[in-house]
Amino acid sequence: MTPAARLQAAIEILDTIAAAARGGGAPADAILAEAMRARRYAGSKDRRAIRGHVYDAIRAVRSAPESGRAAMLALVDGDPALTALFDGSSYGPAPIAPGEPRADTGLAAQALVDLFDPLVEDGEGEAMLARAPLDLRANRLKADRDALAALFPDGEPIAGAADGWRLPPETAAVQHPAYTDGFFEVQDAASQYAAAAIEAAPGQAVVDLCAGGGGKTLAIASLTGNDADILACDTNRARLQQLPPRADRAGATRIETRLLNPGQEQAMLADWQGRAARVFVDAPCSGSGTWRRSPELRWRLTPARLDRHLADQAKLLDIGADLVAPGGKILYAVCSIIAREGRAQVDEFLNRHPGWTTDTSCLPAGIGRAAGGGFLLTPAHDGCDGFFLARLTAPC
Ligand SMILES: C[S@@+](CC[C@H](N)C(=O)[O-])C[C@H]1O[C@@H](n2cnc3c(N)ncnc32)[C@H](O)[C@@H]1O
Repeated sequence: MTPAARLQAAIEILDTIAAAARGGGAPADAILAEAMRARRYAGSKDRRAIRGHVYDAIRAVRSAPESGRAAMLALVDGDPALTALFDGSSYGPAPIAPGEPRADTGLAAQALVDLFDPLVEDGEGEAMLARAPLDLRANRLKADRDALAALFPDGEPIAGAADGWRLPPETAAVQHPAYTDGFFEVQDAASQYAAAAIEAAPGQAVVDLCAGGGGKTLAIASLTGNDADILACDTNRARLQQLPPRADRAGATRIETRLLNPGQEQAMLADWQGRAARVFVDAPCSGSGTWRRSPELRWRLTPARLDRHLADQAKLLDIGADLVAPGGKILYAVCSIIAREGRAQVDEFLNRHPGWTTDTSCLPAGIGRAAGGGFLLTPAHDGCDGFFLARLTAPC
C-alpha cells in the first residue's frame, strides 16, 4: 500500500469507530482487527502504519468526530508530511479543501471534564492519554516479584504494590512460557492496589460480585494463599467463562463461578445472604480512568450511558450490602475519575445504609488521595489507571 492509501484506510476505519462510539457498537480494537482481516492485501508495515494513524487520531480528538476524515484533518496542521498524503492519488484521500472542518482536539468535551472529581487538576490531561506501561502481578501461588525481576530484567518494582513489576508498554510478556505456567498476570497497578485494599484473609468467604474475566478474583486468591472461598459472579457469560482456565493456570482452586441473570441477582445469591466477610464490587462504569489504554471511551460516554452506570453501581452496592456478614466489608471500585461514580456514589450508599462506615485508610502510604468517603488514583498522581475505591464496613 502507498502511504496515502494507508491513510485513506485509517480514515475509513475511523468512520466506523466513530459511528460505533455514537451507537454503542464494537470497541475500536475489535473494529480495527476486523478491518485488517478485510484487507488481506495489507502487509505488516501497512497494518502498523494504519493502526498508528487510527490511534493518533483517537488520542488527539476529544469526542466522536463527524467523520474519520475530520478526525485525521485535526492532525495535519503543523505536520507537512501528513498534509502531503492528502494528495488525491488513486487510493489516497482527496486533497484538503480550503476551510475544510477539523474535529476538535483535546482531553475530552468540556461537559465531561466538568464531571471529573474536583481533585483532578488541569495539568493531568497529558498523563491520562499517554501510553500506559505494562504492569505485571506476580502470582504468589507460584512466584514472587523477584522471579519476575529475573524473567524481565528491564522492569522495575511498582511503588506500594508488593507483587507488582512494571515493564515498558511494548513488552511481549504474555508470550513468555512463564505466563502460560501461571507465574504472573497482566494487571494495572490500580487494580493491584484495589485487590489488596479488600484485605481478604485466609479462611474468609469472599464474593467478587462483578468478577468479569477474574482479574481481581485471581489477585485475591493469590493474596489469601488459595485459602479463601471465593464466589465469582457476573452477568456476562463470555467474560466469566474466561475465569476457570485462568484459575487453573494460576493454581487457584477455591473459586466458584456463578453466572447471574440481570434483575435476579439477589434471588440467585440467596445462599450467600449475610455470609460474606468481604464483597468486592468492581462495578461497571464510564472507564474514564482508562483512557490511556482505551482513548475512544471518551467518544462513547453520553449522559444516558453515564446514568445507566450510576444506577447499576447503586444497585450492585445494595446487592453487595445484603451479602456481607455483620462487621464485614465491601470494597467498591470503579476505573473512573468522575465524581458521581466515586465519592457521590459512596455518600448515597451511606445515606441508604445507616450504620455502615467508610474506612479512612486502605491504600499504601503515598498512593491515592482522599476523595470524600474513598480514594482517588490518577495516572498523573499515582502512575496507574484512574480509579476510585472505597472500603465500607457493615455494622456488627
Ligand atoms: C469493571 S468490570 C469487572 C472487571 C473485573 N472485576 C476484573 O478485575 O477483571 C464490571 C463487570 O460488571 C459486570 N456486571 C454488570 N452488571 C452486573 C450485574 N448486575 N451483576 C453482576 N455483574 C455485573 C460486567 O459484565 C463486567 O464484567
